[in-house]
Amino acid sequence: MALCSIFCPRIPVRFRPKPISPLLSKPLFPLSYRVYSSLQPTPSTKDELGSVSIGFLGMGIMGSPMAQNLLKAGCDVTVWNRTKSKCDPLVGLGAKYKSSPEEVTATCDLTFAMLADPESAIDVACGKNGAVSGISSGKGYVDVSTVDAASSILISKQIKDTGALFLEAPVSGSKKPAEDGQLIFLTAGDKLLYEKAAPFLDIMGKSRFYLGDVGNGAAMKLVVNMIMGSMMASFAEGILLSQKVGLDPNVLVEVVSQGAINAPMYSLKGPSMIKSVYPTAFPLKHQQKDMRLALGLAESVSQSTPIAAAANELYKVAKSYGLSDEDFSAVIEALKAARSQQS
Ligand SMILES: NC(=O)C1=CN([C@@H]2O[C@H](COP(=O)(O)OP(=O)(O)OC[C@H]3O[C@@H](n4cnc5c(N)ncnc54)[C@H](OP(=O)(O)O)[C@@H]3O)[C@@H](O)[C@H]2O)C=CC1
Ligand SMILES: O=CC(=O)O
Repeated sequence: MALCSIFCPRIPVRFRPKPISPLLSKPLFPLSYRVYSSLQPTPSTKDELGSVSIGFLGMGIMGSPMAQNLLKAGCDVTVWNRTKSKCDPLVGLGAKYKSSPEEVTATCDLTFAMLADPESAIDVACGKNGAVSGISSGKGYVDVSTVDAASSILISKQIKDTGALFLEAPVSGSKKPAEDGQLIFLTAGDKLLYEKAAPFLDIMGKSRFYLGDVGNGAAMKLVVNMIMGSMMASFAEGILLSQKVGLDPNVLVEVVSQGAINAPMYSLKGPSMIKSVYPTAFPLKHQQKDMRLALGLAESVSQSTPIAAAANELYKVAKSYGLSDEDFSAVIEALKAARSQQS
């Protein structure tokens, strides 16, 4: 396959017909492109989409449904994951498998990476047999993991030193939005790659923002998740306080859902929090990672963030209780433990 295919798609092109996902509730080729995208992106037809070989690194809670949506839309997808068995369902749906990030970027035109944290994102990109070793001029690397700006800049530099293009594109939206192709991409980096990647971002998401230089997407994502983490901690306090004064917390959730402070997160997670069950959509360890990174961002510009700092402590306590892999709504357990110590 010509290495330059994401920049000059051939017509007619290789395309393996696949069923269109019933999950995709929106047209694959919206007539008007979204935020900051006034240019007609290429590839722009279904055949052209199939002509670009897509790599996907990281088959976790988010990466797996994102790669699935690409596959179901007819894209040519090659997957890799540290734990190989997590690639099996994707291979069952028609994905190819390669045994290292290096092999993925060597064989694919455009590679997405969805890794846990800065350490894994750097290792998969820049480590031994990493993405940097296989990538070259004419290709693109889109890191959709949530990391800090410094890590993203480091990865960007190494990718760009090879002549390839780099885009950071962390996502807002959790497991269900990933499954439904409803993510929000917060992108920054090479504008040309943003334009070329747009049709694929639009398969996986409902909107995209282009924010300029690498680091801005990471920073936006951390600010959003800092707010989310504080909201969840405050909501947990409210549920427990309502119970303690004899109110029905289910009624609290209903009242909140009808007022100005309504957020989908409260109605979605409140009922299960009241039952003390935390089915994992966004792992608590990742929320605490994001609080930590957001506090680092605030520190770097001497911005005071006392609410987020207090919430972060709560997530740290929850982690120390073994709740890292539960949903981040399990942060309420840290408050319950504090309550039982007081009484
Ligand atoms: N879940 C959510 O709701 C959302 C998550 N995010 C962000 O997306 C990213 C992924 O989240 P999510 O899918 O939930 O996380 P998961 O924990 O489910 O998946 C993490 C992925 O990273 C891989 N990984 C971890 N450590 C390493 C390592 N040292 N080397 C190579 N691979 C590694 C895992 O591989 P393995 O399978 O082998 O462990 C797995 O593929 C995180 O940055 C998170 O903050 C963003 C928005 C929403
Ligand atoms: O990062 C988590 C999310 O829900 O967004």
